[in-house]
Amino acid sequence: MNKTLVIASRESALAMWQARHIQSRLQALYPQLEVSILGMTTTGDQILNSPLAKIGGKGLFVKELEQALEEGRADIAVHSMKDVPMTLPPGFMLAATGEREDPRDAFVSNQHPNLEALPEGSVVGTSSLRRECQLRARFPHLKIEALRGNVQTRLRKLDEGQFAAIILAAAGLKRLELGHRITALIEPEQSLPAVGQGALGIECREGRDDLVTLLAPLHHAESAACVMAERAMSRALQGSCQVPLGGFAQIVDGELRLRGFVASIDGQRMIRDEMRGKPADAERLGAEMGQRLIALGADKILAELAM
Ligand SMILES: NCc1[nH]cc(CCC(=O)O)c1CC(=O)O
Repeated sequence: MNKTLVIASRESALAMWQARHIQSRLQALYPQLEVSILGMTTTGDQILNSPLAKIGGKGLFVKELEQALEEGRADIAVHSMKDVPMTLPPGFMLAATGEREDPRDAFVSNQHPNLEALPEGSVVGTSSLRRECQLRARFPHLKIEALRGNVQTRLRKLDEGQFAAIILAAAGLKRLELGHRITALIEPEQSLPAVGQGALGIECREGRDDLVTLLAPLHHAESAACVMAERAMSRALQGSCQVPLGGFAQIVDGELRLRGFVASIDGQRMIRDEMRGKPADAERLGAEMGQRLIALGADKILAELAM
């Protein structure tokens, strides 16, 4: 076994929390192993003034980390699965998927108890097309405005009064010990989470079966099956940040329940479906779900978005 292991991580507080979390779990499991963290800034962290959907999406947060793996400067990269593109570049693989944190979106406001209480014209901050279209569908009287930056930056913009409320992932807030800032949790029926939201993924170079073995105690099979189903669905839809799409799987009584939707940005048209199957069939189930959404008209919405 290697005597040292290097974790590549983005330098945002959330990414560093996640890397340290994996570091301390590995150190507890393998006291002989020296685990260090290589912090790095990604293109996605640098471009803060334009919406993610415009600048090219998820890959921007992982590319530099993959380069470090490629060049042997690091052994593993820890990611929020939400930020990992649906198809990894050739030569890379997921070594493990951690147990999922709360997958729900969180409503954060200093004045209002929940979305329902927001008066007409209130400005809600989010840069996620998925959150935006679901909000527009339920609350056409609200104004949605762009909100980017890391979790702390977003909270600061709320506190400065630029927004009546903002929507964030509950998982990020909880990990950063900012759970007390959550004003209300939004149930999946109201805001279906993003594919992979709340789950950590550990990436490595293909063929590093030694790392898969090393990381096996951190792998959570149920979370992995759920995230795999969601990702297969999104892949079938060629999902990215540019597409208003949600996917969320859970294991209920031993059965995998997958829900998904694709919507127009104004939230006027929303195509949704739900499937159940065996967790062992997660990937096939997800792919089938994607095809079903396409058959229900998602392809039309996707074609319009591409124009
Ligand atoms: N898009 C950035 C991002 N990537 C992962 C999380 C939250 C943590 C997670 O989902 O695991 C966030 C912040 C957010 O959406 O509020």
